[in-house]
Amino acid sequence: MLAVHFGAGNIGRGFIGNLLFQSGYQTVFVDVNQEIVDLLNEKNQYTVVLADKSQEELQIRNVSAVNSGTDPDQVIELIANADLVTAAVGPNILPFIAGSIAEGLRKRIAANDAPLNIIACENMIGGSTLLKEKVYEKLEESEKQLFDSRFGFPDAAVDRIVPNQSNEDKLMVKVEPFYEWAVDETKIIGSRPEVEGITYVEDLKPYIERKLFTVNTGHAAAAYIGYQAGMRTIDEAMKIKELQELIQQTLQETGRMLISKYAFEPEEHQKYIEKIVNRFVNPYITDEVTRVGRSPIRKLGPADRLVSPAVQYLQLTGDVPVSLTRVIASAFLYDYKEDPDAVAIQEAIYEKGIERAIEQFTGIEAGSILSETVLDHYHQLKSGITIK
Ligand SMILES: NC(=O)c1ccc[n+]([C@@H]2O[C@H](COP(=O)([O-])OP(=O)(O)OC[C@H]3O[C@@H](n4cnc5c(N)ncnc54)[C@H](O)[C@@H]3O)[C@@H](O)[C@H]2O)c1
Ligand SMILES: O=P(O)(O)OC[C@@H](O)[C@@H](O)[C@H](O)[C@H](O)CO
Repeated sequence: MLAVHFGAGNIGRGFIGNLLFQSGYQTVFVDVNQEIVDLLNEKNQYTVVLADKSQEELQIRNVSAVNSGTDPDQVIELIANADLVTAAVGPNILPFIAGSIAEGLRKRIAANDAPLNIIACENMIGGSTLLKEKVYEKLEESEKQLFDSRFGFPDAAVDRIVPNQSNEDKLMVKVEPFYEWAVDETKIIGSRPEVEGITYVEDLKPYIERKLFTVNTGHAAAAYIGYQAGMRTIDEAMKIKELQELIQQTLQETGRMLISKYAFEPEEHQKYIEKIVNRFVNPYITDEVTRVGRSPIRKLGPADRLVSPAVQYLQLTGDVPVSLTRVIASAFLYDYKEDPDAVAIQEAIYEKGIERAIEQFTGIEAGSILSETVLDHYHQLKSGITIK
């Protein structure tokens, strides 16, 4: 069985590649990083290390790689022959891989009538749906019906913390032992890809919202508030008692919203929160706040981990979310110079003021109660009232 996976980065090698190997696939990674591509082709294997007391090492074999920048034809050929296509490149990169996927699917249609599923494993709602839209932008109107009957783009929720790596062995990836991969089975075409670790679900929405608005909301809170307090890593940030409390309060807010929306069992959800907070304090993982806080424009978007739960909380409960708005404000203070999104936000604040910047990046209307609350937090945090 051949799997083609776009993005041989942290989650690609540390999670998807790991499960694909365990499920019997031969995996070809598609990436633009020539060094990683060369190493994968030289070794045809790499090591995944579990970040816990055991430090257990898993050998991931049957892997190779292609550089889509220099060898696009090979990528097209691979897609034409694949049994499964997956991606973990980041939401903003999905449009750039759509062209070769469209070409590959075209070539496949000409050669055989086997169905294929393409699963984007990004931290967003509707990642595969977005990829499908971008692929379909490359098609003629007349091709779409046949593509619909042959190719599935099931959305997914993936969860495993894989920090940036600094190992001497450039292919080695240190990962937390925990993982979860839920896939929308209603959008599968043909038979379900048999991958150990995938849970097929009929309704993905509760899974992806629970994951994004708990794991990623809590993570973003630790990153932005931690950055403001001068912390370098998430586990360092988590040592600040007030920050732990703020995360708890933030996750109580997202929890109240999720419980009310999806009728989750409150005790079960509280256990879920506790488990996640424990994952953030894992002493075997060094996860930089700048990785977790990366791309703040994306993270401040209306459908993402901060603004969407805040807006839904207000709509569902009628109360203003005090902690979520504080975390949103802290994202507007994230001024890490190496992050182009952070720089652009700071420039927008400088040019048009914080109130207009909030509206621009979050879609929260200036003058609304949410905007005013974020604004209050912003001024407090800026004047030095931090949690440290
Ligand atoms: N790291 C995590 O803990 C984690 C967990 C769950 C989900 N995710 C999601 O997975 C995605 C990837 O995150 P990551 O942490 O692995 O990032 P990463 O930067 O480590 O990996 C991304 C990879 O994509 C490659 N890439 C960039 N442009 C490309 C292109 N045009 N074609 C092919 N490959 C390209 C990069 O070279 C890199 O190897 C993101 O959407 C992220 O939100 C990450
Ligand atoms: O990947 P991002 O930038 O959307 O979010 C950063 C982290 O919160 C994220 O990568 C987590 O580590 C991951 O989602 C855990 O499953």
